Amino acid sequence: MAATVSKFCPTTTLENIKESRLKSLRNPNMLLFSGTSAMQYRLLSTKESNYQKLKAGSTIYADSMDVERPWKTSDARLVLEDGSIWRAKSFGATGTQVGEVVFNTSLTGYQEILTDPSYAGQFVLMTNPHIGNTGVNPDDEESSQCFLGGLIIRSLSICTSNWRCTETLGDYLAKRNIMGIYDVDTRAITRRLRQDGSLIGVLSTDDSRTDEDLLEMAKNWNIVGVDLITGVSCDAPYEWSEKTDSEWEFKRGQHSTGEYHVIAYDFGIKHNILRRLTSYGCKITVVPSTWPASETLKLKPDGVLFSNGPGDPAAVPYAVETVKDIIGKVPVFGICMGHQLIGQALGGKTFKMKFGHHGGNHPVCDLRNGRVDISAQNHNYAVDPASLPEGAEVTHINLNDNSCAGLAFPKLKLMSLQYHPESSPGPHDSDLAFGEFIELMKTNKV
Ligand SMILES: NC(=O)CC[C@H](N)C(=O)O
Repeated sequence: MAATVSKFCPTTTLENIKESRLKSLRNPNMLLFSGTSAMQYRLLSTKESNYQKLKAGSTIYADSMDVERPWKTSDARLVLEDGSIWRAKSFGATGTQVGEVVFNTSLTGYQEILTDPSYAGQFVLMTNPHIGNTGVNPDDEESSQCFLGGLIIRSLSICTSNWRCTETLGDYLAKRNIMGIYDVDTRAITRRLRQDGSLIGVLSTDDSRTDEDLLEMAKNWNIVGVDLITGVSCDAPYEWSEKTDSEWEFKRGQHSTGEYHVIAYDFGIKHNILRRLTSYGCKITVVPSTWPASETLKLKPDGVLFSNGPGDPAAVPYAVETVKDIIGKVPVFGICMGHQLIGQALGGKTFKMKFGHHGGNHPVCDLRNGRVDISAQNHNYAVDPASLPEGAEVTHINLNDNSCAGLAFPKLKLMSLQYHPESSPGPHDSDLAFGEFIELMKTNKV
């Protein structure tokens, strides 16, 4: 729901706004407050600069549930396969949905997380308790759709305050038919997932379904061994030429354009991988996951990128075969799912981790030089280094659990990372990896 700011109205102190005041949501003061419980509103900021930005006539966005929401009662259940039942309040879409629950520790970037196709089949639980405060905007999409199963959060911001915001999170999810729940103990669920590992769950707003019915549904569903890539990949090849927006480019003036032709396999590719490669001087052709290796090689690319993607890497043997047919013939770079496919193409094996890595605060060490980056990660599977053949080198490890975070096979001009050098969301430490791929293509060219 959009409202127009009618006048500049600074307020320095205010407690317990009366209901009548709440109803006049068009009051710009709302931008400065966050709901804590029924009838209790806390002043978030008294800084002049915050309301100075509000000019008469600017549009603010308030959640369509804004007035009723503090009084809303639980209308949703999350039933986990371990038999636990979590009552919550729904937002976004309603219905019944099954998925694997994973927790994400990122402090920012919920929109990029929602549009990361690698979350297909999963419910993302955000450990950051306050979500929705910046709304959503057209520029932060990582793909054309939300492929995840649902969103689980502690507190849904009662209003939005961001200069790029065009819609509230609730309205955005409702339009995309994605279920969300809030007012649920996300810390308790996270502790359970850390202790017992990722769990299958069912989200439902349907009162006619019994708890037993939903539990049965959770127990009978499985994500292991399922090919989820086919459902998220593009249908036909296309060219990509958009760079990182100059406003966000943190390495200005370093890159030239169009020097290297890269074929990017779309296993669920994030737009910022394509933007970073373009900013580094690549001309990109994105191809579907089933695109034959022979067609790729016919195009004589300077390099091939195997992208991130959802689900079990051992469930897509056709993609492993494609990678096998390409490596050694042209420089390749694998990211996340791409890294896991490369590991298998080399003869290695992947395994399912207890609860995976999802967040923007994972330390990784580059074993070649001791450099430590804080990285953005999103994966549930990993490559078992012991299964790799001679010649394959573990270049990076995750310092939280020493799992394999990067591979190289110099003879095959191959490099891969288990995490996301494009971040989005997350720190930019690992952006250098794109430069490394450029070097790999450069040395192959001369
Ligand atoms: N982001 C990704 O590419 C994830 C890869 C794979 N689906 C995993 O969970 O490990």
